[in-house]
Formats: sequence, structure tokens, C-alpha cells
Amino acid sequence: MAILVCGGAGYIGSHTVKELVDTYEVVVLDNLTTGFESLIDERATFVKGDLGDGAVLDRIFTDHAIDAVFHFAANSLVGESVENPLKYYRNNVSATLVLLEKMIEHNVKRFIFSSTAATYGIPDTEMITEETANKPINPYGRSKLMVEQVLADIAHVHDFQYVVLRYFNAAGAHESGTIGESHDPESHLIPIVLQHLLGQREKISVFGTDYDTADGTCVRDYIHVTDLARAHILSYEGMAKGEIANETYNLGNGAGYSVNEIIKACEAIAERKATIEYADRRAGDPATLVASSTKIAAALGWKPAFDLEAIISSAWAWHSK
Ligand SMILES: NC(=O)c1ccc[n+]([C@@H]2O[C@H](COP(=O)([O-])OP(=O)(O)OC[C@H]3O[C@@H](n4cnc5c(N)ncnc54)[C@H](O)[C@@H]3O)[C@@H](O)[C@H]2O)c1
Ligand SMILES: O=c1ccn([C@@H]2O[C@H](COP(=O)(O)OP(=O)(O)O[C@H]3O[C@H](CO)[C@H](O)[C@H](O)[C@H]3O)[C@@H](O)[C@H]2O)c(=O)[nH]1
Repeated sequence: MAILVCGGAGYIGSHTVKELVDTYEVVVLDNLTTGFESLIDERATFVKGDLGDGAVLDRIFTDHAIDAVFHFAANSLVGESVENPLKYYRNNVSATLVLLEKMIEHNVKRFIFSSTAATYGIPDTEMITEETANKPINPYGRSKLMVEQVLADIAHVHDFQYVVLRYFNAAGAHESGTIGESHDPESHLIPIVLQHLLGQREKISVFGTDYDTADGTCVRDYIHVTDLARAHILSYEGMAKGEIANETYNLGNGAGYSVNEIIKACEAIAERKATIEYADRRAGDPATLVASSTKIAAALGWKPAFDLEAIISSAWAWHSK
């Protein structure tokens, strides 16, 4: 049995492929719009193509005995989604519908979906559980929530099971040092700070200092990419064993760090001093997003193995190379 990883040339997808290939046959489908072929483990079969191309999916589902699809492929820049909503609804929703139709047609029954904390919008609680209301405030978050709703509807009428994983802030790099966070352009805080400390950026802009948090900067929950990868494998195996089906889980460390705290932690690991510019708020940023991940811990025994220091150290090792 094989696993199809859509978006397996991207940051989180490629780390998950690396965890999968020891045990499973893996097929990666990616159009390389934001991903890199060099990140894909050579033991996986790579098909360059688009999620929305039914003919490519027909070929993959005919040529390989696919038991499950892990779906990472999406556009995921919040600001861009506000500027260009149709791109997000087309790629994150419409193309996903083609994938789901082809799965049903070819009798592929298991699906793991990369969702996001952005479905919660600006939550009215500091510790977000899966019961916290979904009120996305941008097209990116809405596009992910739409797919979540589609999944519930189709699982109702088809022989089809899914797990939705709502990641908080993915960060860190693979322990082998061979792959790490590679977005171009990079928008995420930790790689930006590390690139600056390596002399690749002039300064760091801190977006907003007047939030209702201890030091005025935004607080986020950073989770190691390998912990995310392992949650996918546990979710798949839980579904395959019949232990879980049609569930939604948060994935975070349960600890919040402010932008200032992240910069300080990066400075300590890199043993270098950053040049910081305090800038205006970035549109669409909630003050605080911290996950309660007790639901997946109870259901599947998932627990993060990496704390903030391990996350930043692994990212520093990758970026320094
Ligand atoms: N990085 C984070 O902190 C974070 C947080 C929450 C959720 N997510 C979600 O996790 C997933 C992976 O994020 P990432 O940071 O690895 O992003 P990424 O951009 O590195 O990876 C996405 C991959 O999907 C591919 N892709 C996009 N559209 C495609 C299409 N139509 N057909 C085929 N391939 C396509 C891209 O080429 C890329 O390789 C996304 O769905 C994202 O929304 C990420
Ligand atoms: O140069 C920078 C970059 C970021 N930040 C701040 O650092 C925090 C973290 O920002 P990231 O861009 O690293 O991450 P986000 O919290 O914005 O986004 C992440 O979580 C979101 C859910 O809320 C989405 O899922 C998204 O895909 C995922 O990357 C935010 O307060 C942001 O304003 C800065 O101050 N300066």
C-alpha cells in the first residue's frame, strides 16, 4: 500500500515524506510552485503535476495502490490571500475538490488534511481547543475551513474517512540537516530572524508593539515540523486500525512565545545580536494563538518531542549550511 503526498516538495510535506519513506511506499504530487524537487527524499516517486488535474490523478491512482492521501498542497500567505482571494479559493478549495472527487472515484478512502490555526480568527480565549469557535478573518483561513466542511459532508455519504490537523506555527528543520524551511519569499518569523543573524537580511521588522500581550508583541505557539510529520503518521495509522475517523486535532506545543522572545532565543542560539526595527502591525495578525493539543494526546498519544530551543537550534543548523 502506498501513500500519496500532495505538496510533498514543500516545507512540511517534505519532512513528512522523510518520516514516511522508511515504512511506506510514497508518491509525491507537486507542481513546484512554492516547493523544491531537491527537498523530496529520493526513495519517494515524484510526479510533477497539479492537484486540479484529474488526468494526472487518474494515472497516479491507477498506477499505485494508494491507501491514503496526505494533503499539504496549498497557498498559505495570509496577506496574499487578502489581495488575491480567487487564487486561494481556486487552489485551496477548487483543486482540492478535484482531488476528493478522484479519490471517491478510485475508492481511496483515507485523507489527512493540513488545516491551520487561521480557522479560529481572533479567538476569545488564550488556550485554543478544537471547540473554540471558527471565525476566520481572511480568505486563507476561510479556504481551509471550507475544505474542512466539505470533508464532513462527504464522509457522511461516502466510504471515506479523514483527519483534519490544524497546525499552529510550524518551524524547525529535519535532524539530518538535509532539509529545512524553504519558502521564497520567506514570510515566517524564525527563518527571517535567522537569515538576518546570518547577514542575509539587513534587519528584522517587528510587526506591532501595542498588542494586548505581556511585551506588546504577538504571541504564537511554535511546533517542530517533525512533530507535525509524526502526527500525520499517527493519524493515518489510527484511521487504518479503525481507532479514529473524521476527527479534527490542534497541533501545537501549548506554550506561547512573543516575537521579542523569539528574537532573543534566536540571538542566544546564534550567539549574535540582531538589529530590530519596530514597525506597524501586519494586517490580519491576532494578538495571541496558543493551542491546546490534549485531544490528539488522548486519542493517539501524540506529544511534541521538541521545545523552542530544539526548534530554533535545528533551524539554525539548517540555515547555517
Ligand atoms: N508553515 C506553517 O506554519 C503552516 C501553518 C498552518 C498550516 N499550514 C499548511 O500546511 C501546508 C504546507 O505548508 P508549507 O509551509 O509546507 O507550504 P509550502 O508552500 O512549502 O508547501 C506547499 C507545497 O504544495 C505545492 N502545491 C501548491 N499548490 C499545488 C497544486 N495545485 N498542485 C500541486 N502542488 C501544489 C507547492 O509547490 C509546495 O511544494 C499548507 O496547506 C499550509 O496551508 C502551514
Ligand atoms: O518579519 C516578521 C515576520 C513575522 N512577524 C510576526 O511574527 C509572528 C509570527 O508570524 P509568522 O508569519 O511566522 O506566522 P503566522 O502566525 O502569521 O502564520 C502561521 O500561522 C497561521 C495561522 O494563524 C497560518 O497557518 C500560517 O500559514 C502560518 O505560517 C506574527 O505576529 C508576525 O506579525 C514579525 O514581527 N516580523
